[in-house]
Amino acid sequence: MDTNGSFTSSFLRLNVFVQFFVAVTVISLCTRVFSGHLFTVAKNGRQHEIAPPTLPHWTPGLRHALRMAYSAKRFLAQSLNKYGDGTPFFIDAAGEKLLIVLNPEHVRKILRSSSELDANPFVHEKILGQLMGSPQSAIDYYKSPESTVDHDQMMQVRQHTSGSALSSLDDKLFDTLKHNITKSYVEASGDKWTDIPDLYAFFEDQATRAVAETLLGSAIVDSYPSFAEDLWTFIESTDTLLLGLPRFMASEAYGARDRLLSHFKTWGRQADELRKQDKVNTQWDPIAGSTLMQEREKLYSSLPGHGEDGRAAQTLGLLYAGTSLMVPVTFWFFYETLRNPSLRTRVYSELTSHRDLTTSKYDFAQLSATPFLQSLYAESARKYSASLVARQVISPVFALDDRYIVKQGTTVLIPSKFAGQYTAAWASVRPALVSKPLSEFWAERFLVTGTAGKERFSDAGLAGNWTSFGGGEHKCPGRFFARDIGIVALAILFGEFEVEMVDPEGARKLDPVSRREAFGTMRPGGKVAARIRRRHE
Ligand code: HEM
Repeated sequence: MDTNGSFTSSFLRLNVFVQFFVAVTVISLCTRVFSGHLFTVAKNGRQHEIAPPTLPHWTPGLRHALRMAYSAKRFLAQSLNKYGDGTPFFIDAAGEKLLIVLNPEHVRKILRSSSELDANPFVHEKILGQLMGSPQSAIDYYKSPESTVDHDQMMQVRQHTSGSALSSLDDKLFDTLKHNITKSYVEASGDKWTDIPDLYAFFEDQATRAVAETLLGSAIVDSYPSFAEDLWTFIESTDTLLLGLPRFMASEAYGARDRLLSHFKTWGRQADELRKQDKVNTQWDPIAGSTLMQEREKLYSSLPGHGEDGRAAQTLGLLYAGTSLMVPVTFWFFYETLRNPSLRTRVYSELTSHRDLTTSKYDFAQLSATPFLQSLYAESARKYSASLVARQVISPVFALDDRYIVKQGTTVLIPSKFAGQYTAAWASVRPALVSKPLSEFWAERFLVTGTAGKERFSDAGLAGNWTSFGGGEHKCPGRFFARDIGIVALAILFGEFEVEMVDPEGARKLDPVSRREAFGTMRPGGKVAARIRRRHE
């Protein structure tokens, strides 16, 4: 037996591994030290008109790509927890650089400078193309100089979700939600309680269906039982789809999207047929849906490069916009009230004082103008909407301030949840805003004392701090409908039904850890058990 020979070859093999390990360690350490040095120089140096610093990294070439691929939400939250002192910084996924901005002075300037920074390039390529699966011909049209559709569709959403159109949507949503909950949870049990094993799942399903039915009509929701489930599989796969992974690596996400798009195409065809026959109820139609969706279909069907694929991707886009943040924010708006007896009493009293005893109808226009409910809603959005507001620099160069400039083509992201917890900046707007820490839920945060000692809602001075609905020309056009969806949900779950938690104290342990993820759905970390019954009073 040649023991010497095998020992030598094992040693050499080991040695190669050791050499490789040492080389990788040295290269990583040097990369970290060098990139850390560049970061410090750009952050603390005295130069002007320079690019913001790029976060230090360990891996040459790939830079932050591996950590982003593993969990972009967590990586961004860790970066903000460590470096989020207001200095803008780049993260760099193998050359694809994203600028993260938290300082309210910068945020305000970015949101107001629509001729220098635009949301549309990101929306066209990433959101419509990559996420919604829009055909290239439609995207080419959006990008063409003759297209005004980005602006037109914003105006259309705004027009159909405000004023009298909003009141019709509110009433339809109220009837739909009440009918659906009665049918699924209350009808069979008479006056007795019905168990809800998972309150968030109950709410997600009911709110998604009711909003979809209000917007798109009842026929599509009735004929597609896994609709809400598919929509949420798709929403929760946002980062996977935005990374552009091939189908075999994200088959569940692509499968859910394919089914949704296919149903929206059938829906479009059926509604077209009704329109041809002049049989559509233009106020709200079980097949063609709300006036908003009817008008939207007309707008998109007349555009070049569209066809039914482009229209279906737009329908998916609107439904995504109307549910992905609305469901978690509305859930917490309701849930924070449910678990706090004094809030519950106050909400119930607001609801009953705006309810007509003869018709049993709520006045949602008056309820949504109530300072207390406005503040309660704004606080829910501040704490529980975790989105990234995106812009792309379209001018040759954009100055964030007299120190940092960014080049054309740079993608800028504003993390709304972290901006909503940046204490120093909130305190400088109005010290009373941080009388209770921003990490806590405080329903009265947005209330101020107005003339004659009257309570008033105020978000004055907070354009760069409270970015739950974005800002500037692209500010969420559906925000009034979003707020009213919340108030309708309160009217249903407190006014028409009674909901009780089984173990309120135990459920507190399931609250999400606020600064662990920078974006994505904020839901309880486990099942919150509850029960429901019809209210008798
Ligand atoms: C709590 C609920 C909601 C939140 C937190 C929210 C938040 C946002 C944010 C942050 C943006 C990007 C704004 C910007 O870039 O400045 C946005 C855009 C948009 N939202 Fe909402 N939204 C909500 C509900 C809704 C609803 C219910 C609808 C309509 C049914 C809607 C329709 C839209 C549309 C169409 C856009 C794209 C605007 C554009 O073309 O740039 N949203 N929303």
